[in-house]
Amino acid sequence: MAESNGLPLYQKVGVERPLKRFLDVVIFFLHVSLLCYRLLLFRRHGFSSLFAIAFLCELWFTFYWALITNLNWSPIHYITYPQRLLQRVSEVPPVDVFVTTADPELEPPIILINTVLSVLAVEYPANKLACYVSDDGCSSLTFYSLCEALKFAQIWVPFCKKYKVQIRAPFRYFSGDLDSHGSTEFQYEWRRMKDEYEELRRRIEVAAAAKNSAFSNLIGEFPDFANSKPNNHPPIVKVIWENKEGLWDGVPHLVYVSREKKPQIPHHYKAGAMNVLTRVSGLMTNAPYMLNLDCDMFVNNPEVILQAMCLLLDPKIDKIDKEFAFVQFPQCFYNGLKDDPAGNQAIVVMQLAFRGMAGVQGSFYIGTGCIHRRKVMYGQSPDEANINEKYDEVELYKTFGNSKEFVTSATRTLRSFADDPNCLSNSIEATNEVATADYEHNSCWGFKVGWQYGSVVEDMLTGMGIHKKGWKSAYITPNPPAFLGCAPMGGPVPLGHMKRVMTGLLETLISRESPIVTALCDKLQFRQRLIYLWGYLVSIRAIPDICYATLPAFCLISNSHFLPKVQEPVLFIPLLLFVINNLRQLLDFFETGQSVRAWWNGQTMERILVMSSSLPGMVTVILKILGLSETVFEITKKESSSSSDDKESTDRDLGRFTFDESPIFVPVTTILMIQLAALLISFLGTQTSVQEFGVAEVMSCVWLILCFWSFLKGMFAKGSYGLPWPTLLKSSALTFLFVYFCQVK
Ligand SMILES: O=c1ccn([C@@H]2O[C@H](COP(=O)(O)OP(=O)(O)O[C@H]3O[C@H](CO)[C@@H](O)[C@H](O)[C@H]3O)[C@@H](O)[C@H]2O)c(=O)[nH]1
Ligand SMILES: [Mn+2]
Repeated sequence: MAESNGLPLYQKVGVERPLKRFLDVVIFFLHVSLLCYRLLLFRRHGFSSLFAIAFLCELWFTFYWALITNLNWSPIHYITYPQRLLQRVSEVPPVDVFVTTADPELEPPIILINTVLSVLAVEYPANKLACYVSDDGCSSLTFYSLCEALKFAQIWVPFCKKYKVQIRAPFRYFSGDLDSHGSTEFQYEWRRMKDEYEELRRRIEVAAAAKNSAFSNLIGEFPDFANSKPNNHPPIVKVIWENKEGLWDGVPHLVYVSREKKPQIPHHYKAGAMNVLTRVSGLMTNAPYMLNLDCDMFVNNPEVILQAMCLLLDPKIDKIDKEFAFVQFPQCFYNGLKDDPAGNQAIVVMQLAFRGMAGVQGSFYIGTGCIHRRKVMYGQSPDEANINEKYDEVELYKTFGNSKEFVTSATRTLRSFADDPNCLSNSIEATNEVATADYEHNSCWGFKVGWQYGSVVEDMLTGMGIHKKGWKSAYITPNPPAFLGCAPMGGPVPLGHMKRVMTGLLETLISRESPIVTALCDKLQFRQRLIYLWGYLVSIRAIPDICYATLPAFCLISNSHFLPKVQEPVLFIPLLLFVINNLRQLLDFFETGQSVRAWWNGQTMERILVMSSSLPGMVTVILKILGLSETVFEITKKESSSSSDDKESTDRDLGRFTFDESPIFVPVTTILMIQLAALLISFLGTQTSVQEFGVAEVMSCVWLILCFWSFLKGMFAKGSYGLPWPTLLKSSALTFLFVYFCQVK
């Protein structure tokens, strides 16, 4: 099917980076030299706990650097040719798109419907597309918003296709100015469309303000939502729109799903929602591909699905390549501020690290902006013969649960049969069954099939499960970016978000699924295993980072040294390491088109994020192990700049760090105070004997203080820009303890 005209649909290109490889190796050798220096010291001066701690931290840094070097060693990227695919429109396979939302307060419905509208208008035959929305909030407001959005979609979709609109999420499209070069007809329609969108937005706002009482008049379907609580309600599956005639230029199907919830049955957060969507769509459209989006990730490049199909449909270009299990797009943001002051746009990771992974077994699955092969999600491995395989019925029911209809549809998927379009409304009864809270009881959902349970970063776990079967995955970064999401600003939200990620990573690292535990029985490639290790070990990076950050302060206060003194030539090792390491990072930022300022923000924020979030993450996991609490998926708040009149905010304050009373700010504040105290004590000369001044230690302290500048400002600022008293008090107390401990020694 895919190799018509003999022209390939994609090309795999190696990225040459000789300078970086060289620097990576140099840095590694400097790390090793530092370790040798420590060992020599041990031999010469005997054991000292200070040196032992320094040695252990440096051993960790060396190991972690080896992991990073492995990750960056052989990056590749893919060039895709969607035009070639376009010539065969009739052949493209169906795709089911899943959008998840969970809370109308934290995730305002206007954001969700913008995502949905951008999906419905995507450049792909409408009769091959279906959009399923999972609403874990079971919110009538969300449902109402979707119904209203559908009316708007009927004019929006044709408009986008007629005028080849690039950004098909209306709030972003209309935040730009009207192109005055367009025809008068276009200008007229543009204004009409903008007015209609504003009207839609207004209606949703009114409904949101009206809440329950007045709202019930607005919507005939309200009875379904009456008395239902987000965590306690029956399943609701509603076909909001069905493209009955199968028009290729119409509006694709739109289905609302709110799975059943019962307080006593765990619902497994997003992974649970995805599995319900998989089953419901399996009964309705059963497309062989599934695209998965968070509610705030709209389609920014209308060709995305075609782009992905270039990789999914063309396995034969490189005979060694197995079929890709999934195609991941990067996570990019539309509200990113200049120079990324909050350090959360992850541009370097997305553009460089993920290409590194692509050069091994394939990129991680990051939960959004990813197209999966359905049969892979049903547990198939790359070498399983599909078409003629006999499937044992009893096994199938054990695996997929007790729905006869679903087992039939799953068997067709496993055998790679194409499904005929059927009438969506006919399957409502069966879909309600598979959306019940106890459907998965005694089945393999969440373990052998579907999105994996057991971690709040279900995406890493699920992607790793797929790689462990021996599948490869692809990663493409089209221009313009495929999808754009909403980045949380600097402050409690991104830190809380990171804490959840750290918790999830640590959970997996110490679970039975850990890539170390399964090393002998899975098909992860060796280098890919190291890449996963790199990913999971972030969750405990805070321990060596924090230990090492307190060493210079400890030395200044207790008048000792852990780095070579100025007159010792070996000082060049840590010095060189410091300089080259930063240069190397700077190169990454330049390569991705960013400024020196962005580098500075990136490296300081990375430190702050890791140190703040992984300690609370570890505490959460320990509590889970002790059985004292369960880990919880805390939903990240999305900013709703949904008005089409919102211009890009240039407000400087947006980039400023904000604080609240959360204990998450304590670690970094404490480390900062410790550095300040150490400098003060060493300059005041309150130690008993100042023999040789520790220049390297002082420099380290100063560097750390510069890194935590936003916290230093926070110590003196007021309101949300200032660190609150309780945090300052807690950190001061810890600092006193530390200073006391240093002097006792
Ligand atoms: O019980 C839940 C909780 C969350 N979600 C949805 O999950 C998505 C992601 O939640 P968000 O709070 O935005 O988390 P992020 O950290 O921004 O998400 C990243 O990290 C998650 C876990 O690693 C992945 O699942 C996401 O896809 C990935 O974008 C959102 O659409 C939510 O509506 C649900 O459907 N049900
Ligand atoms: Mn998100």
